Amino acid sequence: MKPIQVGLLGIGTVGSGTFNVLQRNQEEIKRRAGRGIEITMVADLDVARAQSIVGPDVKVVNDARAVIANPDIDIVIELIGGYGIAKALVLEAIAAGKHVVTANKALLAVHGTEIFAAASAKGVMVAFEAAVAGGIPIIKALREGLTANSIQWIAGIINGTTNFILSEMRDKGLDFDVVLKEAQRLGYAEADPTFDIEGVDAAHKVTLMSAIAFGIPVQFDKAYVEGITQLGATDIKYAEQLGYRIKLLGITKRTDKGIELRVHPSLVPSKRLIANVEGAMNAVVVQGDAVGTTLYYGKGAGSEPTASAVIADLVDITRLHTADPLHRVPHLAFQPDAMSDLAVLPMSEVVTSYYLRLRVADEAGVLAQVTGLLANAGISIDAVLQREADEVGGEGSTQTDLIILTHDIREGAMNDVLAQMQALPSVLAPITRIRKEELN
Ligand SMILES: NC(=O)c1ccc[n+]([C@@H]2O[C@H](COP(=O)([O-])OP(=O)(O)OC[C@H]3O[C@@H](n4cnc5c(N)ncnc54)[C@H](O)[C@@H]3O)[C@@H](O)[C@H]2O)c1
Ligand SMILES: N[C@@H](CCO)C(=O)O
Ligand code: NA
Repeated sequence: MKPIQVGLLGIGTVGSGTFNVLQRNQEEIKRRAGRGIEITMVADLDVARAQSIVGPDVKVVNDARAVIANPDIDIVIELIGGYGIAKALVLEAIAAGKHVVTANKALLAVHGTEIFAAASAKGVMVAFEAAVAGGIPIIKALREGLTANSIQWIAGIINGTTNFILSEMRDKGLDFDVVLKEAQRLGYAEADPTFDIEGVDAAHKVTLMSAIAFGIPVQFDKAYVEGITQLGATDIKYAEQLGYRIKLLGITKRTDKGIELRVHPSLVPSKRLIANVEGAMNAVVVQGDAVGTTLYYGKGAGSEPTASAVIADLVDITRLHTADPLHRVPHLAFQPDAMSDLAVLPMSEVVTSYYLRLRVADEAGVLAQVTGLLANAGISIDAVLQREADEVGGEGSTQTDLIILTHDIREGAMNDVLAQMQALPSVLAPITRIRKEELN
């Protein structure tokens, strides 16, 4: 059988990795897919650079629409990124009856409902393994491997850039900006790195996992998003002393009231495997009612790791494109007419525990005032740590740090208590609040 022909839109970090791995492993991939898979046409704004990557035998153009219009091409890979031209091109490729593979989590988390509906109506597949945790086959695991389960929660380190920054800051005491530049140099960071450091990229990915896990529509606009820019070395250090690491986690959880969908820095017990995921590595923990806890670990970014996922999707499509669309795995794991309308909860309704750090006047009665406010609100305390004033402000200091770990409480109730604490005259600086997840 003739090879299936693939058109590639955008040959940057992930696109070049995809081309190279497909070439290098073509024989083995063919033995798996049942027929060859060839990228025969590429579009990139930088035609000369693209041509130098693919060599003279592959047609390179600067107009992506010429690739979509090519009747010989069955699958279009979108690796341009962003919501703008990428959205138009994906919808045009679907309308032209092409299957689509994309690594673009931003596009799918925001416009997924429209894109998946268009694909279903046209009978084509939109595959996106590379969009979540790069090379880790987490979409495959959630959609297929765990299909027997009622999924209870997912928690993941799903942004390599921020995990790399947190690891380097903790290990080597390097500055935030220096480490971010290195992540950009290594090809981990998004085109706009604020998407990484402000938690937006992780929120795109957890939004997609949430939809697949619970059979709800993709709802990025309902996600709570907090990044790592406010995190200080002090809290990383105190967390360690209490037996925790701070990680940027994407969390989604099924509760009696609805679905939690959130990204924020979290204290995680140091003894958990996921707390020891360092550098740009990703890891996702999934809790299913039948299987229990499962953990998926690997490279979530970079040229060839991400290409690995893109090509896995190409193989799936090559095997399935002649199948009746009803026999394919649904885009969001559940049949489109069997989706759930479970609501995504506002952050104020989320129940979790907390790390609080208060810079307070080093005088009698302060601890009692602070713990009294917590007791009045029914918030029980798990641990308290008070630094010696000398450690905080040098010898003779009149200030000290009070660190409190709480048990579970509704976020709205915690917000009320924090406002009361902040108003105490003995609390001298803005209170630091970091959520804490036991993940058991
Ligand atoms: N880099 C990673 O590790 C990684 C991992 C997972 C997912 N992703 C996602 O993969 C996608 C691509 O990321 P990347 O890192 O390869 O980006 P990149 O910037 O390295 O590559 C994008 C390419 O698209 C080309 N391009 C831009 N506009 C174009 C247009 N209108 N027509 C044709 N080509 C155009 C650019 O010239 C560039 O070569 C993004 O959606 C990103 O979020 C990246
Ligand atoms: N910018 C992303 C790339 C992978 O999606 C990261 O750092 O994880
Ligand atoms: Na993946």
